Amino acid sequence: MTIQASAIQAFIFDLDGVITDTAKYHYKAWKQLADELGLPFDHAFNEQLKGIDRMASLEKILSQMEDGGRSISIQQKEHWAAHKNSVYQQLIEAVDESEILPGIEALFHELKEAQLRIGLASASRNAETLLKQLKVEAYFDCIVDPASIANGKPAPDIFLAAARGLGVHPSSCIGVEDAEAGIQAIKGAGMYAVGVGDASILSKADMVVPDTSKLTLTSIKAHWSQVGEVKKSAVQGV
Ligand SMILES: O=P(O)(O)OC[C@H]1O[C@@H](O)[C@H](O)[C@@H](O)[C@@H]1O
Ligand SMILES: [Mg+2]
Repeated sequence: MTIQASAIQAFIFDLDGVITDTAKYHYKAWKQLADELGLPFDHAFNEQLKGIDRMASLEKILSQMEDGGRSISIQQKEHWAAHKNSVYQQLIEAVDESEILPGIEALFHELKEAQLRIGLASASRNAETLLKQLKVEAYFDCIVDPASIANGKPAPDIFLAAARGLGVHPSSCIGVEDAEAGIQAIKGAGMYAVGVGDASILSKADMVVPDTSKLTLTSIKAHWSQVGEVKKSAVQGV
């Protein structure tokens, strides 16, 4: 019996830190809020917030308070989350196509030429605005609205919704992420996970590239078919 890796039919991308380096603006905006609240915040702490939605990120920051943030009312939390978002929106106001990360637009072209579908699975409620500012919105066949998703990353829901929106089985999708929570979400959805960044942080990915300039359809296809070969030999006992 042989297992044939089904063909790749779609790519589903995260936005922040994959298509554009807005991860640095999220960091700055959270850092400003944490400083105002007198709570510690550094790059290592920020790593845990990547891929995580706005309110869950705030909860993690507030969990450093003496009472774990339990005394803070919902209204207060909403006020702080909105404050962080307005700082973030000022920081991204001037983002334009010059801030698309290296290799990303070339990859989009390659995918379109190969007639593969493209989806977006970003936790950010600012994602669509950014795609417009970057002038890449037209490449996308499906953009999942994160407000419609019950469970954020690391749950697989947003990647599964993107696959449904694209009409493609998850096993034929490649997910691309820069966050540990995002890689967990892709794997939980039963997709092939490509990590962008530090291989020790993204150790659960099927393949990791150090930066987006190394993301090409040819190299991803080569890794993907190796996984198919491994599955075949596991079944055949060779
Ligand atoms: O606050 P927004 O724009 O809705 O973004 C939510 C989250 O979106 C993710 O893409 C980012 O990695 C997180 O850092 C961010 O908190
Ligand atoms: Mg990201």
